[in-house]
Amino acid sequence: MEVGGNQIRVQSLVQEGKVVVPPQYVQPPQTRPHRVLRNTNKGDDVLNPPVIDLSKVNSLHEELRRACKEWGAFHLTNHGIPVELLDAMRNVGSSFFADCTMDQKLSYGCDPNSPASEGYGSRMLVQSNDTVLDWRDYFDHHTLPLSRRDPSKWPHFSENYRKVVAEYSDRTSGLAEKLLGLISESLGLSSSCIKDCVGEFYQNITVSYYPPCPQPELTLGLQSHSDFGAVTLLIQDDVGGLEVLKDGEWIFVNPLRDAVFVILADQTEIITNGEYKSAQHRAITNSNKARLSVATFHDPAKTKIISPAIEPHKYRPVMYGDYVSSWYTKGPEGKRNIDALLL
Ligand SMILES: O=C(O)CCC(=O)C(=O)O
Ligand SMILES: [Fe+2]
Repeated sequence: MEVGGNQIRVQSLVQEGKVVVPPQYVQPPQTRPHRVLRNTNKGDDVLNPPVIDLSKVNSLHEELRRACKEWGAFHLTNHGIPVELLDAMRNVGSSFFADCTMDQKLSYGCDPNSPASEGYGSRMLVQSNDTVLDWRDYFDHHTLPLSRRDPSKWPHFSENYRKVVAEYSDRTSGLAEKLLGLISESLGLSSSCIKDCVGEFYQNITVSYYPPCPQPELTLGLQSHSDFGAVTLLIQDDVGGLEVLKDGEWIFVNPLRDAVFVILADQTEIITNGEYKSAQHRAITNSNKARLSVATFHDPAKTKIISPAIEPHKYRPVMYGDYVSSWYTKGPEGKRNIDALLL
């Protein structure tokens, strides 16, 4: 789907009025979403990811421990980031995709030949030309450390875009650090244990835009994967489409406007020696409404060696940069990259 080095944006396919999904986006039968089975007819038994209230200090460690062991993901409320800032981040992201012309958007096009390059793109998780494409466009921002942050590379079309992204970056990195402290404590480790292993945060903020899809039963907005850094903080709009794999079943993550959805990523699984697992997740599409999510990734430096903080080690040590390169070369396919490090 690469034409002269340019990427096809999914949004332009939709604007052309396609009623049939091009073959490059059609998932093989085994990875297609089975939405009929999702959260239906189960009454009170509907399985939902836990909701953890950060202000409930008494039960926090126990709740975090359970959520991290059983899900690797949870909603977090009373996290200290004002809901106005969450809304502002969703709004500036949405205005870029919904209100800008394609030429304006393409003026921020990312480098299609370099994985995870900053800017507007549409095939972050897929490298080889035979991989099925995701029904998604995105804008990736490099936000931390400050030496990587260059707001002139971010959209300027809405007046407060750059200010909102910078403020959102600062607030989410503070929350991510606090959470890693609590997660360490919940395992009986010293409060700074996981953060010390990760080192200075390399933070990226990715706004994902999933246009309506004429055949949602054949596509995925984002294929099944676990995030490769330490911890991801995700917010979404009220459309919904994020799913988390739990005991072999895909569970729909209900959008909660003022909560942040926390996703443990692979380096936290390695550091906790598999006591806590990274969450396998994906995004599904729908035929009615465009959907927006904002994922904020907190990663180690590429030169950092990551190894378990608990003996006996169940994972081989890995240089983070090598882990990322292999992830991008092979593609995610669920959790096969981290599973390859198991001793
Ligand atoms: O859009 C979503 O809800 C998921 C995004 C995601 O998993 C990612 O960007 O890694
Ligand atoms: Fe993800």
